[in-house]
Amino acid sequence: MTDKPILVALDYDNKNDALQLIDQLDPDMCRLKVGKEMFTLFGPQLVTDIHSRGFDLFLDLKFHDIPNTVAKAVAAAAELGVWMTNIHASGGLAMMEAAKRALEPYGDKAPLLIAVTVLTSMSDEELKLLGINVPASEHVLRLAALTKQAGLDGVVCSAQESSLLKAKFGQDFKLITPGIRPAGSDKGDQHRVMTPAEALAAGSDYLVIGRPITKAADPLKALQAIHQTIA
Ligand SMILES: O=c1ccn([C@@H]2O[C@H](COP(=O)(O)O)[C@@H](O)[C@H]2O)c(=O)[nH]1
Repeated sequence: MTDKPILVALDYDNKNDALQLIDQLDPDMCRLKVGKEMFTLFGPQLVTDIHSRGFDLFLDLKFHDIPNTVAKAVAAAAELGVWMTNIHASGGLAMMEAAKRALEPYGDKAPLLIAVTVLTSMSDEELKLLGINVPASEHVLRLAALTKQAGLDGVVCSAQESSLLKAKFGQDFKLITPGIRPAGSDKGDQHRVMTPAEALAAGSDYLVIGRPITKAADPLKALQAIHQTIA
């Protein structure tokens, strides 16, 4: 199992609430993820605040634009010193290659660069509405192959695709899986879900977990309970 597989998704509209949770956590216990909501509200200062507390940070901004724009955005993320950042694989091979090239000057200080395949909130039916008439797993496989070809470090997928992707692309190609739901917890808007233990058994390297922790009455206890299920 990967060292510290849990990435806590901090989706808060209030910085103090987020810092209150972070201050209860230990950087040896988990890594943190900041997404579009918190970064839009609080900007790079939030990244500094999190780094000063000793946590590795996944900056989940899912860039999707023309190659030149995405390359510059990824370089800006590298300047912030984040541990991992991401782009959308559906932006295409040229976009992904440009993003990868933009990180070359950072050498071993470059963040891990991963690509989102099919959002975990999407079902086969929703893909059909976009004109994608194959099961989500098949589309994920196609986008992951393109990501691998572009030389990225791995993909965001659902844990339901993890065993397929590990078998196809090998151990070094990292699988980051949101849509993680401890047994009995509310799925919310997520469609392609798995429990933490099932996801790791299927080959996920990192588990992105938000509301089951952040919306729990006692978030620290919820995180500790999840740790026990995967110990
Ligand atoms: O396919 C994806 C890509 C990213 N996410 C993000 O992960 C977390 C999940 O939060 P939960 O509260 O555990 O559902 C959230 O920040 C999403 O933006 C995703 O869910 N699926």
